[in-house]
Formats: sequence, structure tokens, C-alpha cells
Amino acid sequence: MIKIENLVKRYGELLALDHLNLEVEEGEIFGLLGPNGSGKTTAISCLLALLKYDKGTVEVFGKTMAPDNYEAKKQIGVVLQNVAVFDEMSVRENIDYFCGLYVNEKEKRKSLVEEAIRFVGLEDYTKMRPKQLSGGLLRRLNIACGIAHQPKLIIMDEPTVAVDPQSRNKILEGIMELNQKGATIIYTSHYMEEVEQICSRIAILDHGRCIAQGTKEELKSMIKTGEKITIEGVLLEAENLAAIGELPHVFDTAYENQELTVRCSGAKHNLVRILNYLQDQDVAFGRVFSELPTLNDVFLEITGKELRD
Ligand SMILES: Nc1ncnc2c1ncn2[C@@H]1O[C@H](COP(=O)(O)OP(=O)(O)OP(=O)(O)O)[C@@H](O)[C@H]1O
Repeated sequence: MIKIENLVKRYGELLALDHLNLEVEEGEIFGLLGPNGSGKTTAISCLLALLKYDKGTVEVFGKTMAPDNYEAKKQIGVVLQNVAVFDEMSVRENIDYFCGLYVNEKEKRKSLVEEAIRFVGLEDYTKMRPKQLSGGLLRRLNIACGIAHQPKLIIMDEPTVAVDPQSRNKILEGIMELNQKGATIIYTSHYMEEVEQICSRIAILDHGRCIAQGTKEELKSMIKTGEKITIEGVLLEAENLAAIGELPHVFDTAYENQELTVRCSGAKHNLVRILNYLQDQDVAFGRVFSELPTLNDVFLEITGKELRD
């Protein structure tokens, strides 16, 4: 459905997209995950032909994307980071206005608008002006305006930034429902938990490059970390830390504020071996966690830095 090849975008000296390659298939919820400034919004803007790029090709629905490709644009719903609604119109009037850009027929539009209101859970707020809404409700209105015409492809750029947990859940559930009804979705975020929760495939961006792409299982199998063990409230000497680093399957240790983190390759009994060692050395410890790798671990192993801000 979407094919981006060797996309290069410069802002003056800054290389914002560095030969980006992405392919999105019909029916996917495709996640673009990357820290702030990694190029997600720039990639979306180039994809929508809102921004000129220096090199590369962008195909949407099998055709080159261009500013005047209205046939493609009609079938795309866009929810951008900045809320773009009219302050002087009510919630319902705003949704009706944006839906009306694509759907002329009054009766059909009416039912689409009601459907969108229900979908984002704004039934109790239809007469309010945007200024009267909380940040989370405003974001939901922004989403309703972008999707009311029921497009085939929906592009959402960080729709849950600075949103309360209730609205966030509503938004994430809504995205999954839209997908189940047949929409293909591109979802950008720097929240790895969200991307893990809803996306069928994920591209991880860093400095304008796609550093890894695949299902979450594929991404996690690319890295060495099979298990991350955390032990809180433990007092260790340098020699203890060195000894733990030498245990089988351990390839990285970190110790800070009496908290030990041990990264192991996937193997049985990693935790037992570490706890046995501490007990043998008469070292007391507090809470213990063993976690499977996260997308943050994928990012950390590939780039050497944390995905979190
Ligand atoms: N109009 C612009 N002029 C100059 N530099 C820009 C412009 N827009 C973005 N940049 C820079 O390009 C890089 C990529 O920015 P972009 O907004 O695409 O990243 P992002 O991953 O979407 O980040 P965020 O999550 O913060 O929106 C950043 O270094 C940013 O500062």
C-alpha cells in the first residue's frame, strides 16, 4: 500500500531523513517508533507530499505520491500532532466540516459524523467549543475530524502525547477498532509500550534512518538480550559485580543506587544462578524482577542509547 525508497530530506545542513526505506502492507497497524527528533514527522510529511524531499520515491496505493494526487488524498485520513480544529465551531460542527471535505451527501455525512462522535466517546460534548474541552478530549476531537470520512489509510502522528490515561486507552482501542474494520494504519510514537500493544509491524527510526523493521517478535529476536534481571536493594563490592559478569550467559551488568541490572542471553536458570551466587556470598537483596526484552532493549543494543527521554 505504501512504498518509501531511499528517501532523503535535508533541512539546510541537517539530514532529517537518511535514505529511509519503508513498506506498509494493506491491513497493518504499522508503527514508526523513534525518539524525539528521529524523523517520524518528517517521514509522514513527505509521505503525504506536504513536504518536498531531496531524493527518493514515495508510492501510495501503487502510484507516486504528489501534492495534487487527490485520488489518493481522498482515501487518507490524517491526524497530525498539532490539534487543527476551528475554535468558533462546536465539536459536532468541526467533525461535520472535516467530513464534508470528502463526503457531499448530507444523510451519509450525518451518519458518519455520529459514528465518529461515538467512536471517540465525545457524545456528551457535541455542543461544546474546542476551548471548553480538556487536552485529552481535544485530541479525541482531532482524531474524529481526521477519520470521520472512513478512509482506507489512516496516518496518526503521536496522537497520545500529553493525553490522560483514560483518553489514551480510548484512542488506542479506537485505533484497533478502525483497523479491524479494514483501515490500514500508520502510527508514530516514541512510547514503545503503545507501539508494542497495537502495532503488527514496527520500524525503529534513529537519526532519520530505519535501524530495524519487523514484528515485535522479529525485532526482539535480533538482539542478544533474552532476559533482563533486576535486583533491588543489594549492596555489592566490585569483585561481586565482576563475578556476576562472569556467570554463564551474562553479557552485561550495571549497578547503580543499590540496584543491579543483568542482561543475559535467553537460557534457563539465569535468575537462579545469580541468586545462588548472592546467597553463597551472604549478600542480602530486596525485590527481584526478571523481564523479557522490550523494544527499548532493541533500541539500546542497536544504538547504544535508551529510547526513553
Ligand atoms: N522545519 C524544520 N526546519 C529545520 N529542522 C527541522 C524542521 N522540522 C524538523 N526539523 C529537525 O529534523 C529532525 C527530525 O524532526 P522530526 O520532527 O521529523 O522528528 P520526530 O521524530 O517527529 O520528533 P518529534 O517526536 O519530536 O516530533 C529534528 O532534528 C528536527 O529538529
